[in-house]
Amino acid sequence: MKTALITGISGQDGAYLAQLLLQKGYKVIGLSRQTDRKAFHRLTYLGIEEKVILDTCDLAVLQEVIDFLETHKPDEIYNLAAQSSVGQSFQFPQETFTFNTLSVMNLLEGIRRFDKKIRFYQASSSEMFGNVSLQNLPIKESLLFHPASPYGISKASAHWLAVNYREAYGLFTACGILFNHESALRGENFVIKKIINTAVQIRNGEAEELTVGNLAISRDWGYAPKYVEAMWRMLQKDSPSDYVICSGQVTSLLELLNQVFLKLDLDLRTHIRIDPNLLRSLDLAIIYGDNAKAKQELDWEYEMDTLGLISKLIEDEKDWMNWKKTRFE
Ligand SMILES: C[C@H]1O[C@H](OP(=O)(O)OP(=O)(O)OC[C@H]2O[C@@H](n3cnc4c(=O)[nH]c(N)nc43)[C@H](O)[C@@H]2O)[C@@H](O)[C@@H](O)C1=O
Repeated sequence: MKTALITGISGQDGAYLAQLLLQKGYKVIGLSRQTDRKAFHRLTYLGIEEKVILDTCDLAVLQEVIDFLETHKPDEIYNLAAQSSVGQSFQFPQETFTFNTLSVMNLLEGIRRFDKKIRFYQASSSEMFGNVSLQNLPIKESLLFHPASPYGISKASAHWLAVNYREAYGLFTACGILFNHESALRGENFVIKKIINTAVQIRNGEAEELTVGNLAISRDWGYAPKYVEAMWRMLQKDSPSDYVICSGQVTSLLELLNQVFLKLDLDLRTHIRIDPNLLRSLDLAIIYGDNAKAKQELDWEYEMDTLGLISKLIEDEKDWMNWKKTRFE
């Protein structure tokens, strides 16, 4: 039985990845900064809270990381822990940069000192590319990084740390460069989750208004449970590499918003308000990726189109909201 360590297990990707690895017969150790059981409600929702072993460790302290590795002896580490909000990274640049880089440094250094055979997955991000000129779209793995946020800069630094430990010490490190990926388990401050959750509430007569920021952006949106499968596939290869994980499709936020309201039979104009506080100091106008390398080398499939994604997200959100009501109210 293989042992996998997931950092950031309380988040969207951590929960779906834990579910996948348990299905594959792994022993799953979850590491989180959170100690309150309520923080693990995503695991409870998926019915796996009792099946994973939860433990705490301060990733900012190297000795704690080494002790943690000695205790649990993982075969694979999936590093998903991060300050993951781009918007908040403008408000908290030091915290974002320090945690998102130091935690990766300590995990890599911990592996190098304790057991170089441990395989390491790093959650890299499309935010590392920043604002891309139209001739560089769709984005491939080889495109130069030019991040446009403290978050993007922290992820680019962490990415290069993982590559450096691969090249300098022969560690098995693989980086998944994930574009926006959504689900009902997404944090409530991310835009798609917020739109769908609020729209369903408006439909149920439980909310009146949806506030949003910059609608003049276009992104490559995908379905999170499919993306975590690519993470696992990266660590099963004979040799490590980095992969863009995306849908390959591009949709503007305004179009997506219109489709959600249309599907729920709601009039967008009577419920929407633009809040200038939600605008960022710098935003990405349009980015989308090319997933050919992942499809070819990882045998990874992604078939969902944006309309299919929206329908699935609405359906999942209703289920999630019902579950939360029965549990917490
Ligand atoms: C790949 C990348 O994906 C995610 O980062 P993100 O793209 O910043 O995601 P988001 O949902 O916060 O924003 C998407 C876009 O939507 C615009 N937008 C408009 N109105 C609102 C609004 O009301 N809230 C938010 N949050 N955004 C809004 C906002 O300005 C931005 O242009 C993370 O997983 C990150 O960890 C990651 O790696």
